[in-house]
Amino acid sequence: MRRDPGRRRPLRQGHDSPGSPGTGPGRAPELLVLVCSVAAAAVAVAQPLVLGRTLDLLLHDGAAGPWLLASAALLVGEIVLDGLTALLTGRCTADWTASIRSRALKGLLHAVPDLARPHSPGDVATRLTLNASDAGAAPAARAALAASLLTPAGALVALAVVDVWVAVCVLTGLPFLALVLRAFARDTGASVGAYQRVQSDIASRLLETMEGAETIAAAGTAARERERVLGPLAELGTLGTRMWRLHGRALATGGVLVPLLTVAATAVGGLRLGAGALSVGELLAVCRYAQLAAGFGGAATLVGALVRGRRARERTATLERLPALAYGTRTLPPAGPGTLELHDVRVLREGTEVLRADHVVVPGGLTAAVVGRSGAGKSVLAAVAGRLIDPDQGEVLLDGTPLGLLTRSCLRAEVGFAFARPVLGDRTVAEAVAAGPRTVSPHQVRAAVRLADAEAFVRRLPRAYDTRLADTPLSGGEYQRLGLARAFAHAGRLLVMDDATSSLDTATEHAVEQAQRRSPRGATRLVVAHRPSVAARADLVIWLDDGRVRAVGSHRRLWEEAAYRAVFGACGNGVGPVSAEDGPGGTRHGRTGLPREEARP
Ligand SMILES: Nc1ncnc2c1ncn2[C@@H]1O[C@H](COP(=O)(O)OP(=O)(O)OP(=O)(O)O)[C@@H](O)[C@H]1O
Repeated sequence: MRRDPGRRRPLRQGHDSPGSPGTGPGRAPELLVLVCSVAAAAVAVAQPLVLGRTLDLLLHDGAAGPWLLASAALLVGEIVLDGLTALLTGRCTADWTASIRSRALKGLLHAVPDLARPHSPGDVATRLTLNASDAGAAPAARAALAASLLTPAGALVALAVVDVWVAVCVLTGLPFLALVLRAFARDTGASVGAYQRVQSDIASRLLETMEGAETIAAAGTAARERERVLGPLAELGTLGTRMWRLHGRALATGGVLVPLLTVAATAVGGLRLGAGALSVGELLAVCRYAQLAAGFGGAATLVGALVRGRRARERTATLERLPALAYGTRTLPPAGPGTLELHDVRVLREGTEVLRADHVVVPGGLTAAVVGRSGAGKSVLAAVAGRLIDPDQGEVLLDGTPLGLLTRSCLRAEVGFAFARPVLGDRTVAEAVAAGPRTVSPHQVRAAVRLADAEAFVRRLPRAYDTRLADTPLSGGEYQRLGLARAFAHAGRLLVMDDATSSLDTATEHAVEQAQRRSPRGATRLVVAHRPSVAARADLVIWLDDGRVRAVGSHRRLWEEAAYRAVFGACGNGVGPVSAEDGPGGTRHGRTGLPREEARP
């Protein structure tokens, strides 16, 4: 049965996902910073003029009272505006940081898991913490930089009003300062990008080390590991030194140019005073304006913050843009049996075909074991069957509907997953089992925990179902059983279990399976299995070999093939499937009259 490949849902960019938190806090916080900074700049520009006039009036016994008041008001205004600017800058930075972080996290969580995998946990942590806060600081820095450029411009205009010759003198020096700033922005950009990359590299190595702490301790490789984690530190140091050197060089150049300009302006002003063209107060104003016009240090720091923020934003945006799955608008008819079909399915990774399934059908309500050697493509098949990833070609149908046409909520409610290493979060046991696409009552939580054979150990926990998982050390098998309980609690018509019982002993695994079979909420099950006993109890087996579905059939029949037996390390002549476990699998096939078999030896 060929399907129209055009109906396959395309991937879409993560930042277009419905319900995304928008484009951030908008321009308002940045505008407020800009308005406040501009007002502070205006006050700074007005101050020398008013102070100069006040001084002149005081020197000549004029009525200086209102000017003194104006000077005091400007001083207070400057202090208030500076405080307000700092407050608004903090607010703007916090809002943007939170928004950037949340969008990056959303992009990451909605991404096709396979495509997000190249980002290691350390890399993601760096992007969501350091990079997000650097990126969040950029809008306020941009506003402050715009305002900080207004101050020299205003000062220059005021200078021209007071004395055009001093203005010309200052104007000749400004292009040099602009050139220094430009070179600083350009050179520092490359170093900042590399610095952030190395920071992320160190974080990745550190987290890998923490995850592998037991292996490292057992292998006695702590010293080597320490060297590996800190390896990029030398490069980080070099890049850091380079950035500080660039900053220092820019400030030093500005530090020479600014006093030179001020001295030159003062000298010209002095000459104009001698010529009677300027008063003493105007000379004071001219000197102050020359300093403001050459205001450089603040601008260099803001340029640095802006460059750092831009680079950091590129890094967080990478997470936002991770491709996500697009969902359809269809739902499944109620009470379908859960028949799963794979038609002409191909999955490619890095140009290599890692899964090829031409025609596989798992009839509703039955259990299919997926077996094959390590790397044969079992997890890829499980992911495709539950639409964690889309096949590059072909189609997967549940009760006749292509998975790609289903709404997200329908898909996640009808297809459940249980993994070898479930992630249950820092919740209580009850909350962890209840978390999922359906609303689950406490009664259903307990029923699911019983199904997963987890009730006995949950009852022994300090606060039973109310025990926080972070507060209690659980064994791998116990943790796995809680993952299973969660999957059972939310069971829809298809349950995909990818190595989900690998940490359980055989008896517990069997008990879980039996309990589930007795459960009134029957579902089709796709079970990635390594043990022959699981394959033997399954209704049918999907045998994968080197990324290809080699055969679909009963364990009993497949066991006749030496290559199949070799999957389980059994080299005998195929006298019987797996003696102790033989019964259930074999007889069940007889009862169901199963299903379409497809043997491709
Ligand atoms: N995202 C990916 N990028 C590149 N290769 C991948 C990716 N995902 C899977 N593969 C490759 O596909 C093949 C099948 O992987 P899969 O995880 O399905 O194997 P498996 O049968 O589940 O193995 P195991 O029993 O060891 O878990 C492997 O060779 C794996 O390297």
